[in-house]
Amino acid sequence: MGNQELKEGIFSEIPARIDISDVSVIYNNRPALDHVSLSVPHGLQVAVVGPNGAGKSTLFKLLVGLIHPDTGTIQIHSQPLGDDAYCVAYVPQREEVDLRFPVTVQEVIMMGRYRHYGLIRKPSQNDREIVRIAMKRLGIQKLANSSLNELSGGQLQRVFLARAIAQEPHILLMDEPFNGVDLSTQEATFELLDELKKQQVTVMVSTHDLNMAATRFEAIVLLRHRLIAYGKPAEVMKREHLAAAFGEQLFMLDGAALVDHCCPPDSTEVNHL
Ligand SMILES: Nc1ncnc2c1ncn2[C@@H]1O[C@H](COP(=O)(O)OP(=O)(O)OP(=O)(O)O)[C@@H](O)[C@H]1O
Repeated sequence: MGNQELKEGIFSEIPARIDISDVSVIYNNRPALDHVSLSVPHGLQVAVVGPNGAGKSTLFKLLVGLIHPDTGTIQIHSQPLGDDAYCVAYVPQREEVDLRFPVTVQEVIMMGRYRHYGLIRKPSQNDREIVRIAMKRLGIQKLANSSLNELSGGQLQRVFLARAIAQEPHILLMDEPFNGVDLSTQEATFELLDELKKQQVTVMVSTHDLNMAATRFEAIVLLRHRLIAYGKPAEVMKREHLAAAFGEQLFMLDGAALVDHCCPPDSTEVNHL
């Protein structure tokens, strides 16, 4: 694949909402991301897959403005990533959330409205209504006044999803949302993704579950510091791509996922949208 082809997958006909060009992030002289170029079009739901330490969280932190690239540029809606980063909502890995802050569920979800506050910089009736609807949508109304540190993993996940939808984002990034949560939270997450699809919200979700990535998402980004492959699942889940991403770990992956979704190395099958 040429660089441009790799960057756009087969999605070049659709205008890009996220445009990453030649982006590197270096920690202690080692690249977490190595000259990655990637265009994600409006409304696409993408799984981001790669081994531990491949740079998936780093990619999300860049897109939400928490860290800055050492090389390259990022554009959202054809504008450099800047103050308008509020149109990007981020659901972090639960391990990264500091639960010591004495905040209630309702207060955390209201943080999603912060950038929408009017001139008086206080939540309006409309903000309160949006927070109420987000809690109802995720089935956590009864937890409104609970502290974060009283919640289970699944409940915490729902709180951060509710905060993200209260933000009314154009782009939603979710870091490992399916890790260690109960089945009903997984289902609630997928129902939310279906709704967001109708609203043309662009979604990127990191996961270790190759089977889920291949069956539930429209496209896959395969990362190992550099971009290994990007496109529809059938194109990406080829043995040579997986071997480049996972190396020896490939043999430890879920066999079913590989048998079901891995095309032979010489496969020319390409499914267009
Ligand atoms: N703040 C930091 N300081 C130093 N190194 C870091 C920092 N954050 C990430 N790294 C390193 O950058 C690389 C990419 O990390 P990142 O968390 O983005 O990977 P990941 O694909 O999300 O991993 P996982 O699947 O295990 O969550 C790893 O080698 C990690 O150790």
